[in-house]
Amino acid sequence: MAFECNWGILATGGIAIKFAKDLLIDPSTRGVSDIKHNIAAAASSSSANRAQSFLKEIEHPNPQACKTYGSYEELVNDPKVQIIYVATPHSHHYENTLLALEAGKHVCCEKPFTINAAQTRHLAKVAKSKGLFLMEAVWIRFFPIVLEIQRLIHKERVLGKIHRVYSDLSMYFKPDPKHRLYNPELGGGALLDLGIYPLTWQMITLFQDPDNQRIAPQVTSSLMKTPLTGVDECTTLILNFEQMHAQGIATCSMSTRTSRAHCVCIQGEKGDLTVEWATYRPESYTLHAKDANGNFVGEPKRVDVPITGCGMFWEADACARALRDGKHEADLCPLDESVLTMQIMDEVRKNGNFAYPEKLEAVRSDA
Ligand SMILES: NC(=O)C1=CN([C@@H]2O[C@H](COP(=O)(O)OP(=O)(O)OC[C@H]3O[C@@H](n4cnc5c(N)ncnc54)[C@H](OP(=O)(O)O)[C@@H]3O)[C@@H](O)[C@H]2O)C=CC1
Ligand SMILES: O=C1OC[C@@H](O)[C@H](O)[C@H]1O
Repeated sequence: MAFECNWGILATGGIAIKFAKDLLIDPSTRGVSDIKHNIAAAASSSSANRAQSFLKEIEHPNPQACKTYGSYEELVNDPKVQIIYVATPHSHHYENTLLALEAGKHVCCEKPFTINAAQTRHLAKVAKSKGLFLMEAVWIRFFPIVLEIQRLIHKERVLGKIHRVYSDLSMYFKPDPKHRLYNPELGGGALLDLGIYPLTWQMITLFQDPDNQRIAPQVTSSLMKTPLTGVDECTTLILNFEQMHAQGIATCSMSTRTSRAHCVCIQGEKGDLTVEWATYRPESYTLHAKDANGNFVGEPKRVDVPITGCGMFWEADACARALRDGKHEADLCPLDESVLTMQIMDEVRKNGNFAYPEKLEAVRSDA
């Protein structure tokens, strides 16, 4: 019998709608039969009416059976809800996740997990002490195409030794001090919102390369702030993985766009593997072999892996399976990698002299 996972959706904005719609897609359409998803409740901090409209927007098939709340506190105390999906702005992830964990709920929280690594460490500690599942919703880690690329480079070694990985997520956001990307009070800035994707590509290619032995990279970085609100607008990281003698370049910007030709390029001794746009939702990659002199040989081979739906259901499936199996972390998105990712972003912000308002950076006194 399929395991049914009862979700509570915390917040009703853009990504909550996409995630909830994906939960409602019949898992058999992606070849999954061991688990099912149910949206048991949804909450909006604005009003219960907003939560009701959310159910209409996502076309919930059985809205009468789904509770709607006008506060997050009510949601986390709903006995039917097993796991909370946190979909608020970055500034609120830490408090919202703590609220859910303290109410005894498992949590899948949108990226970036928190504002800084100390907050992520605290969440991991609370989840562990309560025996609860906790995961940062880094959805790309669960894409079949990403798992295929990892198998090719780490197991089959089609590129041989990897020398360098370039990754970029840049999107144009019209300057607007109220938009969550420009607003420091909401944890805005390119690095936390966009940069986490190219950084994740570095983690899943170079950090996880067997030759690296899970050793953290040396970080050099440059961060440029927008004069509008002072959050970072354009940020670049150079990551030296000394153990395997490879370099990563991860870059992000909210004032220009990534080239559509490729957003990730993994360069090895036997070839290059490029991933075409989008960095956060890849649907194709291209392999081009090299000879012993480093020259390209033959024709590049493109592989398309189209996605139906948004593609957030794979991370949701992983959460459901973890709950079914009594696991407290997802194998593909472990908490120590979330902590390391946050630590690297902390270092980049420190190098660039960029801090969020004190109340956003704070860690609870009991941490
Ligand atoms: N995985 C992915 O591909 C994506 C992930 N994200 C991540 O999802 C999160 C939310 O982003 P997104 O959905 O685009 O944001 P939105 O602004 O569209 O939605 C955020 C929601 O959070 C709630 N909220 C609570 N407090 C506040 C506040 N003070 N200001 C604004 N909203 C508040 C609101 O819901 P309510 O009123 O119902 O409480 C609001 O609708 C971010 O962490 C972002 O990084 C975003 C886009 C894509
Ligand atoms: O996660 C995200 O994916 C792509 C962007 O649209 C968005 O700003 C970001 O939050």
